[in-house]
Amino acid sequence: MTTGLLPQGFHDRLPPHADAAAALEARVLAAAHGYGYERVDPPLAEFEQSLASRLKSGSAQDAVRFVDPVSQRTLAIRTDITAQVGRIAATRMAHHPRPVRLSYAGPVMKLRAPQLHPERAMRQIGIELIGSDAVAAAREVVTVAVEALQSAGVEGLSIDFTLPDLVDTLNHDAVPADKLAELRERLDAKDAAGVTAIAPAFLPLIEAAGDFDEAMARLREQGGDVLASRLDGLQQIAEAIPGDVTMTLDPTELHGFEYQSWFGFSLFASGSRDAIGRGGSYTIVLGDGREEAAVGFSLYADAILDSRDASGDRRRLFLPLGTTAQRAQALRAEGWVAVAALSEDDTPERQLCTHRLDDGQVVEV
Ligand SMILES: N[C@@H](Cc1c[nH]c[nH+]1)C(=O)O
Repeated sequence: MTTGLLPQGFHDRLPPHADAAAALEARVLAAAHGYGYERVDPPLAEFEQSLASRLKSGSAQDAVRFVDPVSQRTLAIRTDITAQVGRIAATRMAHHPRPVRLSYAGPVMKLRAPQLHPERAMRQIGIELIGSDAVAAAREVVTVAVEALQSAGVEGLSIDFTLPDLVDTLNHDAVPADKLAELRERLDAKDAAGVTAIAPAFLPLIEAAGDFDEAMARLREQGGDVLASRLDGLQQIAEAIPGDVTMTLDPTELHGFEYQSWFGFSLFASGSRDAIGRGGSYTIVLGDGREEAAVGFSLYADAILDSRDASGDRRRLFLPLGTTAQRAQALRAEGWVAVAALSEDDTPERQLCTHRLDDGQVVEV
């Protein structure tokens, strides 16, 4: 997909993949719309300050920045639309009764990407429910994610749950503040020796990771009261998920969960190398010392499309020279993509047609 024409991590989407991407987006947004999520469409870039500080524990790390000659302020290209939706909910839609349900789709860009996942220009499609991060809200968001992906034909779905702020919740000052970042890193890397060196009490959390029910049982044994309410919440969320979706729980997974709070999840599809989406609960900073809870998810269209073959989706009917405009119109009204020959030597093959009109009848090529 990458070519010498474009920088590493950037790509063009060509036919039929660009149409497949548009169709995927439409299906996901339509499913979300059915649950009351209405579209917002923020700009590609805005004040860096706003992108970096709107979400608690968020940042505009790896954003492309530049000085705006008009305002003389630093702007950044968004790396994530969630912070922009947070800004809209906190300001222009502050008067709107809660919860507010919003959806979005658009390009995001990063200056740097890990070597294993070099994509730097991607498309996000997602929803945010602002005004609650309660179990009922999280349940709805996960349900919409699953339904939207299934309605878009994504197969072999699995959800990996995580508890992003678990370390802070369980810590109780046992680990000094200057060691916390390292502990998080070691937990995320599943480095048993590293974790033992800092805080052996956290070791069971790494060992618990795996199949959802088994991991829950193990955590319930070890977790104590603090964990109990979170695990109850997770259990209720998991109950909303259809049986054909595989569920796992990795309580120390932090990668990609920069600002998520008590609950997070990654989505995978069969054939996808990377996560196809991510979501969870988080906190919007309102600016006057107040905060607001929210929960949402973002899907990565490119990862979804890379996991499947769009070329089979093409159905095109070749109309030989002399086909009347009325006949062509009638066929299009039936739903055909009908491609007209413009010259005598044009062929169904050249027009990538799967069907042709032969004596007025549709036949397979
Ligand atoms: N925007 C986040 C996922 C998310 C949406 N809402 C909450 N979390 C991401 O792309 O990783």
